Amino acid sequence: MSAPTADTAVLGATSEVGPLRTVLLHRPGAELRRLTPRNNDQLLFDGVPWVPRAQEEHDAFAAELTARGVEVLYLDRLLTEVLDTPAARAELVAAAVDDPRLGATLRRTAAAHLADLAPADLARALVGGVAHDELPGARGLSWELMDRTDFVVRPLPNLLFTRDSSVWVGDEVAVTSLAMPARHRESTITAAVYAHHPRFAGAEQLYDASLEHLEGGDVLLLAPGVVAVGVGERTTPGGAERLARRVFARGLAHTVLVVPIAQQRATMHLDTIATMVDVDAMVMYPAVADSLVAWTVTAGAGGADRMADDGTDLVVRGPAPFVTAAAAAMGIDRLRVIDTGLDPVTAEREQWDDGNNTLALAPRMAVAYERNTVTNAALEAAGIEVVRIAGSELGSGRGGPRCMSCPVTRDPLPPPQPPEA
Ligand SMILES: NC(=[NH2+])NCCC[C@H](N)C(=O)O
Repeated sequence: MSAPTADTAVLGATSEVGPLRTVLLHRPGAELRRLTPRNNDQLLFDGVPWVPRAQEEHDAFAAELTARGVEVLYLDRLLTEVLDTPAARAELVAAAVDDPRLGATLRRTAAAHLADLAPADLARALVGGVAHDELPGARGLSWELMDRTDFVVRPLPNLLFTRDSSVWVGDEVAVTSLAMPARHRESTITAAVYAHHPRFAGAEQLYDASLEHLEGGDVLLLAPGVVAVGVGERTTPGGAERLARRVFARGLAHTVLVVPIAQQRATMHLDTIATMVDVDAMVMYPAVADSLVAWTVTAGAGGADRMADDGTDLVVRGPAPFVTAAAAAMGIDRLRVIDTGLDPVTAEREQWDDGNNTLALAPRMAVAYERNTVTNAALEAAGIEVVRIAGSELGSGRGGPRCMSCPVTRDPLPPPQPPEA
């Protein structure tokens, strides 16, 4: 069988490490220019990035992917293309002004302004936001009383982290329900793109933004049929439970491992502490490697077809050490945790800078930030090819190569080889 071409490739992924064919990225743009020392905390950035350099870094990241045969889709282009569709325009304009800060007059004026824009300009406004002084026309009391530095439509600087606003599980896509107010509107964009763009025609949606909080950074496809879901600052236990029922009902997985993580910024998602770099290996923040646990969730005796969103047919076992529970679910003897051998201070610094947040391009090949020199050396010593990218500016949003990418198509993994005699 010949390798699928981009146009004929099936959509979806069943692992974290199957050869990457198509990936969704967002090149950062005007929305990053909106960040100031006054608003960066609320907008979930730890600094004020130098935008042209961030774009250079992002272009270099994309170039490493295309050089290895990965098709890069850009979210803002897909967005512009769907804005030709009246239904998509209407949904996105309505979502942009659906904000309790806006009075009725301002909401009406803002909606009329957006509705008049050509697709590319509308896409820019939806992503980059509309500042107080950028809105023409009658604007009403809430506009008059609004801080001059505030936004009528808030910008979406975290759209850069395409991992979080949607995630493919098998051949279905979960549009996620983002926990932080600064990110809520991102999933209106991914929902519209998946629903209306011809590239995704026929793709089933597994999840939607109205449901319990669930972010893609917490969802790891450990192996075909095995999904790990981190529960902490972003994804709630309810979100993990809902996803479990849905993947079982649709035959997309047989086991969901629910993994509690510390509710704090440094570990906002499961992928900030551990990512897959081979079919049976993860790079993991040493400080949690021994303490991480998992609850193993499977479908009850009633079988998957009896599963409904409100059904009770889940079997929950645990907690057990994460590596043990993961190996059992994956059907392997041992999940290898690459020992980064770091002293605690270096480990903490490199975890903060997304050293554990790698994007696998294939088994034993992963993209990583170059700055995490000690973690990267440990990966190489363990036989992982490291594709290094710069991230001094990109990293100020606290996200690494995995956060900045949403795999749309990965090749399936070959079935496991029987052990050598
Ligand atoms: N999958 C991830 N780790 N994403 C990182 C997202 C970073 C983003 N600034 C946030 O706080 O939400």
